[in-house]
Amino acid sequence: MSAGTSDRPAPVLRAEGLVKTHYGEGAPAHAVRGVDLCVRQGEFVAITGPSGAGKSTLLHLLGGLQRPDSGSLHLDGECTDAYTESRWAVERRKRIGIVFQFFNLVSNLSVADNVELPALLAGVPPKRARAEREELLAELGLAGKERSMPGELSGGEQQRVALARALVNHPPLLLADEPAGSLDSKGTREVMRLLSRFHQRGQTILLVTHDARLASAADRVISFFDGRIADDAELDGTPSHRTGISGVLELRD
Ligand SMILES: Nc1ncnc2c1ncn2[C@@H]1O[C@H](COP(=O)(O)OP(=O)(O)OP(=O)(O)O)[C@@H](O)[C@H]1O
Repeated sequence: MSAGTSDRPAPVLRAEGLVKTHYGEGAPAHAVRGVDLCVRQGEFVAITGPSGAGKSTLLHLLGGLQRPDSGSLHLDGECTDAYTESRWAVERRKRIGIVFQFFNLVSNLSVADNVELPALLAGVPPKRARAEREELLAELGLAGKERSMPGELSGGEQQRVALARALVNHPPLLLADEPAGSLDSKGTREVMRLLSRFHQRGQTILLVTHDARLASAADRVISFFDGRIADDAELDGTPSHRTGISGVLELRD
C-alpha cells in the first residue's frame, strides 16, 4: 500500500474509516466510530477493551456479519464493499473462519457433521472433507468424539469443535470473538494453547477479548475504547500506532 513496506507480509485484511451505529430502543449506540486497521498475513492480533467498547461490532463488520454505515474493507487486497449477503456467506466458508463465545454448533448434527458441513458447502469432495475432519479432530484431541452430539460435550470440547469447523477450509483469516468467554480456566488455557499453535503454523488470527491473559498470547494488542483504536502495539514493545486513551477521551462529544 505505502512505500517501504514491500518486505512485510501482505495485508489479509484492511479496513478504512469503518463506522457503525446501532439503532435500537433508546439512544443510538455509536459502536464503531472510525476504524483504520491493517492485519498482515501470519499476525496474531488481539483486540481488547471494556464491555461495550464496540469490539464485537468491529469483528462482525470485519467478517461481513454486519455492514458498516461508512468506510471500506479489503480482504486479500479485494474490496468487499459491493459484496452481497450470499457473497459474504461464500467468503466466510472459504476465506474467513469464525469462532464465537457460545460455539454456535448445530445442535442436532454430530461433531463430525458439524465440522464437515462447511467443507461440503464449499464444494470439497466428501472423502476429502472427511479426511480434513479426522485430521483436525485428532489434532484438537477429539478423536473418538465424532459421533457425539454437541450437547454431550463439555464447553471446552464444544469450543474445540467450533475451532475445527472454523479451520476445516484452511481460511487465511480466523476471527475469534471471546472464544474462551464461557469457559473455565482449564478451557481457557486449552483455547489459548490451540490458537498459539495454529498461529505458529502461520494462521492469521484476529481475537476479540476482554481477557488480558488471552490477549497476551497475541503478538499485537489493540486497545479498543469507545468505538476507536486507542492503542496499537506489538508485544515486543514497539508501538505501531498510538493514540492514547486521553486523546480519545478528548475527541468525544
Ligand atoms: N444489535 C444491536 N442493537 C443495538 N445496540 C447494539 C447492538 N449490538 C451492540 N449494540 C451496542 O453497541 C455498543 C457496542 O457493543 P459491542 O457488543 O460491540 O461491544 P463489546 O466491546 O463487544 O462489548 P462486550 O465486551 O460486552 O461484548 C454497546 O453499547 C451495545 O449495547
